[in-house]
Amino acid sequence: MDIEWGNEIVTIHLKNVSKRYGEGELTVNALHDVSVDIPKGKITVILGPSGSGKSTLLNVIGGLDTISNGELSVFQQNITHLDEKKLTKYRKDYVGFIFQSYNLLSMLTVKENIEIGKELSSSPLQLDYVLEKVGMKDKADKFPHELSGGEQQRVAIARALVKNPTLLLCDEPTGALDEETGKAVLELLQDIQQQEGTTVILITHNPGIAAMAEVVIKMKSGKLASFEENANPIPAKEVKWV
Ligand SMILES: Nc1ncnc2c1ncn2[C@@H]1O[C@H](COP(=O)(O)OP(=O)(O)OP(=O)(O)O)[C@@H](O)[C@H]1O
Repeated sequence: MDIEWGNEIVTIHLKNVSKRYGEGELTVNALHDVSVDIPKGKITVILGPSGSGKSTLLNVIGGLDTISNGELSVFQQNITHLDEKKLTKYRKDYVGFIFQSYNLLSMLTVKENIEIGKELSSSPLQLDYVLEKVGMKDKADKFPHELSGGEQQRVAIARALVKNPTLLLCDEPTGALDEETGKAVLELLQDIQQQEGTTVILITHNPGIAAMAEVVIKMKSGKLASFEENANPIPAKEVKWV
């Protein structure tokens, strides 16, 4: 069952989630007793200082890592105790990842890099549709080294998008980009959220980006420091670049 949250349907539900790395004296509490609900079809921004648990939070939601304690459900599935095989299927069916470092394969063209995402999905979108969407149709046969940083990030977004993900997880997607290119990438993510109804979760060090999100989560020392809703998110192009 979906869980009601105000007038929203909650997609991601964390209850008393902890994540520990290491043993004994070397234990790091990357997440400590985090309870939070993230709504469907919106943009949620995660802010917080370095080491506060942002990537860990994103990785456990995306099934790249498992939690140590608590409960985690995504799209009505309790993914807390899934084995590796089921977790892989969950990632395949639902999740697209975008990272700061675009992680494109240098020996493959734009088109071929995007094809990889297609092969990872059970219900992929058309390659041409996605190329058009990210504005890279005329560069489909180029190699990554022939592209600017912003273009490479658009290819990485296309590779995530072609999977037709319900959930798009972005870890510092504009971290390596200048203001103009960074905003263009944010506009693309906002378009995708608005047109496809994709749930977007975005980690950033740039607090200005929070203004384009409906939900802003702040992390501090592995704990949830605050959860704020924003009834009037601004268009990405109006974001104040900090
Ligand atoms: N695989 C791991 N093994 C051990 N410790 C880890 C591992 N991954 C993360 N940590 C630790 O967990 C804590 C939270 O890390 P995390 O990467 O989630 O923070 P973050 O807020 O994303 O940081 P940043 O903004 O620098 O990317 C840090 O102390 C980090 O060193």
